[in-house]
Amino acid sequence: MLIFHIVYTIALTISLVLSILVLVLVWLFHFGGMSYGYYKFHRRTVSNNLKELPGISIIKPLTCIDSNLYENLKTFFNIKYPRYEILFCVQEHNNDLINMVEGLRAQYPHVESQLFVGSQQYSPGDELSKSETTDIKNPKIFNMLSAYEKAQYPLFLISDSGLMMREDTLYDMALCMIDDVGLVHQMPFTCDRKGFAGSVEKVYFGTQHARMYMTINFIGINCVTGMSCLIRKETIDRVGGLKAFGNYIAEDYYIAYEVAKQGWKIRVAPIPALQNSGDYSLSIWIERMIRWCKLRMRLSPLAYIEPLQECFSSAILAGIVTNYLFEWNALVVAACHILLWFLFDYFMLRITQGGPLPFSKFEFAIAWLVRELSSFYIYFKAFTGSSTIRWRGKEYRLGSGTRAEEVQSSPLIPVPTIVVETIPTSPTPSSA
Ligand SMILES: CCCCCCCC/C=C\CCCCCCCC(=O)N[C@@H](CO)[C@H](O)/C=C/CCCCCCCCCCCCC
Ligand SMILES: O=c1ccn([C@@H]2O[C@H](COP(=O)(O)OP(=O)(O)O[C@H]3OC[C@@H](O)[C@H](O)[C@H]3O)[C@@H](O)[C@H]2O)c(=O)[nH]1
Repeated sequence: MLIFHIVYTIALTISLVLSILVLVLVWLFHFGGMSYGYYKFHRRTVSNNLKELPGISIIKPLTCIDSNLYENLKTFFNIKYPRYEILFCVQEHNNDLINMVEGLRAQYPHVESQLFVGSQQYSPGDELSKSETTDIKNPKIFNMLSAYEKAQYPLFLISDSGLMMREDTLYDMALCMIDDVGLVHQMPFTCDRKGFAGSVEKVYFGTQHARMYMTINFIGINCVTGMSCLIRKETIDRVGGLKAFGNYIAEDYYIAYEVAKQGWKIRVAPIPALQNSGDYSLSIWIERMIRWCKLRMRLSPLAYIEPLQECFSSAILAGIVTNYLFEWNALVVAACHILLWFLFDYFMLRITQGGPLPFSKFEFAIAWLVRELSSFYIYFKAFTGSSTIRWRGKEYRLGSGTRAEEVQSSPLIPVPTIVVETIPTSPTPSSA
């Protein structure tokens, strides 16, 4: 009986201490994320040496057309930056996509650009199947290989297809690339898009995601999403190019890891990445979040306790702990916790947006509630689901560290790369 009492007391004490630690941490995440976001986002870096900025090769991996792609790609031709090239990578032969890119390139002949059509499904008997690139498992890396090899500038930007770019963003990112910095990344966020799904996505990327992304980056832990990353080319050349990261689906994590390992600093850009894909809905967002969560589970065991840093789970914890310690009413404490959290999230979103929100406070409240509740479904599906993920129509089995194997389909086989090049007909306009 005495033993039982001792064990019970020890277990209770440990649970209490851990619960208090979690509660302290979640509120520190709020303060950390909000302060760092406030300090970082939408702040102009002033510099007069625009002409001295290094040239940048922008790599755009593309797979298919969505209803906003044309407008999104167009924004890359209107960037104000003295020297840059755009390297379009079309994964599989897709005439409509190739024509779209070609049309844009013809419209902006003064912007340096190239088009690569570099990968195709495996065809048995193809002589090229013995190529050294057949062991590349990450399709995004595979898609970018030829462009990377042709990139002519000392910095390159990996920029996902769903992004639109403001005229001054590249300039702002380049200004962050000071002497000891090796990688500048944009925190994923969204454009103002119509409909409730657009609001939920904005609320997610601007609240819970922004809070954790900014806090983790503030404390210097590797947390880089590869959606929009400006990288010193020499750091990747040193390990043999992008193909060095081809075995992992979370190539972004490993690229940042490598840059940091070489002693370079990593910086968050002042403007968050503006995702503006035309294909968006609640189910697409949930599927993507489950995929990301599966990646994080294979990158860090801490991903398994992520549910604890959600509003409702920590509210329950706060209610139980304060009721046990001070006999406070658990429901009242939990309600206050939720209300305060909701207000903090609203301010975090305003900071990330850098201005007024495109929806009413009422819509924010509903989108926030949907996001909070769906997070448990996302964790549940990721934790209990299979080790496979679906990405752009293909299935991959994830091993440890997100090492990938494509399921039930052939490995990516290169076809002779088609390169279409434009030599600028007039000097690139300077934005000075
Ligand atoms: C009180 C509870 C403590 C909870 C600890 C929570 C750990 C949280 C882990 C991750 C949440 C951050 C999410 C940031 C967004 C990442 C988006 C993403 O999944 N991107 C992937 C696809 O592009 C990408 O491959 C992954 C990139 C980064 C993964 C980072 C994993 C390591 C995280 C370690 C966190 C330590 C936090 C310690 C806090 C004290
Ligand atoms: O088969 C593919 C899949 C994707 N891609 C490209 O990779 C980029 C990102 O793809 P999506 O938008 O589908 O996916 P996500 O936004 O979820 O990607 C994110 O998660 C996985 C990481 O590896 C990526 O770096 C990150 O951006 C796009 O530009 C897409 O065109 C390919 O080139 N081939």
